[in-house]
Amino acid sequence: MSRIPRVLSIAGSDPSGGAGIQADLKAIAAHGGFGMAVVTALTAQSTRGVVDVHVPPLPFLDAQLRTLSDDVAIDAVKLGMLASAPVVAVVERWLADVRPPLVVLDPVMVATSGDRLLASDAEDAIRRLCTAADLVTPNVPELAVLVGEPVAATWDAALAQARTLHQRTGAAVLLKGGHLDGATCLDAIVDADGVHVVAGSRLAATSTHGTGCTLSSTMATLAAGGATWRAALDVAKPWLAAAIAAGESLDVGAGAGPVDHLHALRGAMPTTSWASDAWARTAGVRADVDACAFVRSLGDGSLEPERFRWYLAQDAIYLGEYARVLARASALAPTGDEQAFWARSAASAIEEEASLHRSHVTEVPDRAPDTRAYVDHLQAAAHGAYAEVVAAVLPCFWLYADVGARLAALDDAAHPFHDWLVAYGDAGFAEATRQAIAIADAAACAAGPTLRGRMDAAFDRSMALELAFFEAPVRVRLEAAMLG
Ligand SMILES: Nc1ncnc2c1ncn2[C@@H]1O[C@H](COP(=O)(O)OP(=O)(O)OP(=O)(O)O)[C@@H](O)[C@H]1O
Ligand SMILES: Cc1ncc(CO)c(N)n1
Repeated sequence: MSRIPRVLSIAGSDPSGGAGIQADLKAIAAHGGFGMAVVTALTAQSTRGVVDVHVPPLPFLDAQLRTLSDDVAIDAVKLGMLASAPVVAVVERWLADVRPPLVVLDPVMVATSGDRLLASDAEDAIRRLCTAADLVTPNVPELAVLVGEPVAATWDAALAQARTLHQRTGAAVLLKGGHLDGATCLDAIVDADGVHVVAGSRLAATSTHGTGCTLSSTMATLAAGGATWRAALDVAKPWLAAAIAAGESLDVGAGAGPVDHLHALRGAMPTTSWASDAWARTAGVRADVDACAFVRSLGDGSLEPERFRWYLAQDAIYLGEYARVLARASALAPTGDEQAFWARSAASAIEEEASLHRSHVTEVPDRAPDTRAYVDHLQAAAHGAYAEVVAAVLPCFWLYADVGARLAALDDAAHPFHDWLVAYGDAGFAEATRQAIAIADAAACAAGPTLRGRMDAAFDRSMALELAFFEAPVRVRLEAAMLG
């Protein structure tokens, strides 16, 4: 007798891996379940949208379902993209025959990209299918279709529609607030016991492809493990928020990217990459950087201009010294390619990045303590071996490219810090960061355990000093002399 929940996803395939059965299998595994999948439809899809849909012959869907349930005891079923009324009918008949103990219905109608995933004449069939589900997980537009009312513009209006859906179908409803506006992003369970709201921050993130699929299969797995819908949502909602935040670093596709379903396991995975280990080890520091007042207010434009100028003045001092350390990496590099890479990076630190400062900074101030500490650390590393120098400068690439990619989503031509956001959200900077990571990994491969330990320490200290550098402009008392 296994206590590992056996969870079946009956859904469409998304080759990009962010939504559909691919997302479901990852989310089920991430929550300790054993995932299985029956494919209703194949989509030609990427993070940019859905290009085509192919629905295999219905007898084949029926064969997939019955072959599986003749053999395997299923603890929970999650229903996703069902494509058409005839597909719904096959699934409905199978549910009536097999009667799985838990059924979660994600009434997928339209993809994140806006493409239709359900024929318009199949809406009645989905409404009927709700009565066979234990939990239905509509987003706000899907809920409107299910209750036959206009799309709710407020949370309260959506809650009223969720109550209607629960009363009409008997199913518990997980109302998802992703499509509403506001600084918070609410979800709620609406059932016979009333309303249970789970709040979270609305993340300024582009990695939201497949969040609905991921949430519904997570709910099915947690419930199959014994949780109530309320307890399951209490766990699933913050887990999904962390998966969205971690998804920003995945670098999958140019559209709405996927969440990182396995984010919570990254630190425990075997890897052969020194850089991946270093990155995972410093996840806490990175979360603090994202959450710090300076980065948040830089993103939403509310940062006081004097504090931005103070930061840039300190950064100009930092960049001048950082460029010398990059030049040291160039001097020590074992190959011509690496020598050229660091020399180019040194030149661009001096020229391109300093030009940002010329446009904002009028006076050269004193070194602040956090600037001094970071520069001292880099200079000390510059006396060490090549691998140590590389490890010490890597956070300056990686953390800025990472934060920059997230902040770029908030940018427009009128943003008060537009030129800064453009510089660090730039594809060329992301490419340079990839090269620096690859060089660090190669250097770590060639290093013995002692030098690797020094690389770890150099990287971790640079990450901690990056955080302090980001916190300093908001903490500092601005003196008239510093304002420039
Ligand atoms: N920007 C965001 N920040 C935090 N959570 C979010 C954000 N966008 C969506 N979510 C969460 O993701 C889940 C899915 O919500 P949403 O309302 O977007 O469903 P959906 O439209 O079915 O998803 P999908 O994008 O996969 O089609 C909910 O838990 C919601 O709260
Ligand atoms: C296959 C599939 N199912 C569901 C969604 C909804 O996000 C999607 N984009 N693709």
